[in-house]
Amino acid sequence: MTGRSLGATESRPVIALAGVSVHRRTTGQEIVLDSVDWTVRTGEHWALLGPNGAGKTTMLRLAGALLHPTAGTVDVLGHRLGRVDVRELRARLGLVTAAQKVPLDATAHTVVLTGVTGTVQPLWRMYDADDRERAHDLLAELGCKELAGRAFGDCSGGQRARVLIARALMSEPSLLLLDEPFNALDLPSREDLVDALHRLADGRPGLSTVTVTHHPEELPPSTSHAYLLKEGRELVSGPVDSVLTSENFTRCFGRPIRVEAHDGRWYARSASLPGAERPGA
Ligand SMILES: Nc1ncnc2c1ncn2[C@@H]1O[C@H](COP(=O)(O)OP(=O)(O)OP(=O)(O)O)[C@@H](O)[C@H]1O
Repeated sequence: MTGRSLGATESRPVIALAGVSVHRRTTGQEIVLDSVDWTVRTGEHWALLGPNGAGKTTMLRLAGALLHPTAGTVDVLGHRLGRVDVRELRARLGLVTAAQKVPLDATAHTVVLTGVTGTVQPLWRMYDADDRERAHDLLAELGCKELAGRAFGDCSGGQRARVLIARALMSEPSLLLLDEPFNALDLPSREDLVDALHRLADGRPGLSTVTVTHHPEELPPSTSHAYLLKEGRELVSGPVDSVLTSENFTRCFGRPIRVEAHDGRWYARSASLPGAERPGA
């Protein structure tokens, strides 16, 4: 794979944003991100949270080498954006977004295979027996090996999310970026995906992940760090339990919110609801 020529960067941070600002392209004036600093290291699993429009997807796009900052520096896998071939860099990242185009008539196994080439359509001559076997293994790892022969278009939302994550893992990335992977999932599908992400983190110590989400309930227990964004600025970031607190969520969302941790998961609700103020409620 061409991306491997970039060389090993394991000892460095996998993402480093320093003084990063992004201005809105339309006017050049409006600030989408304002002097953001952020470091993600090997084996860390980050959650990016904040209100609509806070800049979460923009931060993920910087980390995915899809966007350059207006000011500041962005290093991904030890390579500075602006000084590296971003196509090579992107080939070493796993990125899953709702904007990804996927042929609905392709089987789940074929969709995973296309992760080798990073293409929408399969390039059959580029895949060997090992790739085919790996695609099956990854579907199994994501808990959906029975979907191998099913058309992607016939998979449920939760199944599609897991197939796309398996696809992203085909290039053996050391960094997996997930933009709202839980969007519109029902409760069992959400829990299956939480389980799958937890197992993934557990079984791959060299993998770092960043997940953009609106709901702390969606975070697997493997989440190690969180970053709360508000109006393009860092409100607070760091180890997950120091960030996912009632005080920080109340400040971030501008209304009383109660956050509780149970059995390694996090739950948020309006603190003005009946019973929310009950001790231990
Ligand atoms: N390319 C662009 N051109 C103009 N405005 C943009 C562009 N990208 C993002 N924005 C604006 O920047 C702000 C941050 O957008 P972003 O998608 O990063 O926020 P978000 O926190 O992911 O929001 P949401 O939770 O709604 O998905 C928004 O006001 C958005 O409209």
